Amino acid sequence: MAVLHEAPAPTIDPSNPNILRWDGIGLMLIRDFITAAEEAAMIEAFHARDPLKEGDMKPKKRISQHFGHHFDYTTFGASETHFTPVPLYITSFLPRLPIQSYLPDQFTVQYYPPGSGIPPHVDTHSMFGEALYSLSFGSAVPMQFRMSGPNDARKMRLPKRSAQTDNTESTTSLALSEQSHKPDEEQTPTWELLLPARSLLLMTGPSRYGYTHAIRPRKTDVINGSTVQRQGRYSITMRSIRRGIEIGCDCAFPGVCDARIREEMAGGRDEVVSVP
Ligand SMILES: O=C(O)CCC(=O)C(=O)O
Ligand SMILES: [Fe+2]
Repeated sequence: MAVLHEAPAPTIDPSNPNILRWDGIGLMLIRDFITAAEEAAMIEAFHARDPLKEGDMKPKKRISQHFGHHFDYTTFGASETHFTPVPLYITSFLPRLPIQSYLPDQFTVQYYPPGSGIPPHVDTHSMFGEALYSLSFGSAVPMQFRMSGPNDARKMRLPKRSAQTDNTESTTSLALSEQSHKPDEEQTPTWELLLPARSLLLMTGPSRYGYTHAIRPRKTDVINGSTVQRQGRYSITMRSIRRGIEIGCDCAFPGVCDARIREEMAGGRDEVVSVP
């Protein structure tokens, strides 16, 4: 298991103690972003579409619901024809998002059964705008962050296993190999940030482009020094789809940038083609 380091100390917004910032890496957490009544309505709406079955309390697959523009697997862009209307419980809080200059138009609502998680990954750079949001509800969970390193870059260039657990993961993120959970001297420090229920996480800059994020699958978490049983958790991942000339990325983290990886692969193919 990766050795956990202490999370860097946040700056508390002088105008609102519920806003925590890690400006150096573009990370922000807003506690109590939604009310308990909004949270209850979201949980009800989720299970109106996907009723909880007995097995859904066991640590197995996440359940995902997608809203907004669908991802087109042929163009790797936003589908102009496939769209699932975004429910009111989402549109109603969009005016409260901290970045109003561009708003998300793709929403993935997920239910994590108790004990389940999501492997370390970097959400695709080229197809989604910089601001990446995650709204947590139902229960708190620690999210792990780690600055990507040479190992991650290498793993992202390995051929992908075809057995993806769901389509979302294969297209919206470059999942790292499971190996990245194993001890590795080369790895940069991993630290955890507790995402309380009803909080909004915003990743921009290095935390968006250069860090991997993950939720370890665990039965229990240590929260403020006490061991607590992991509960079912919900989240809404919100992204804005890049279109036309916005597609691409020139971030400072080429090792884990899908745009750079694609360029390298295209370059590699050209070389092979030109060899007689
Ligand atoms: O559940 C979360 O908070 C994060 C999910 C995530 O990282 C993703 O969908 O890419
Ligand atoms: Fe993600």
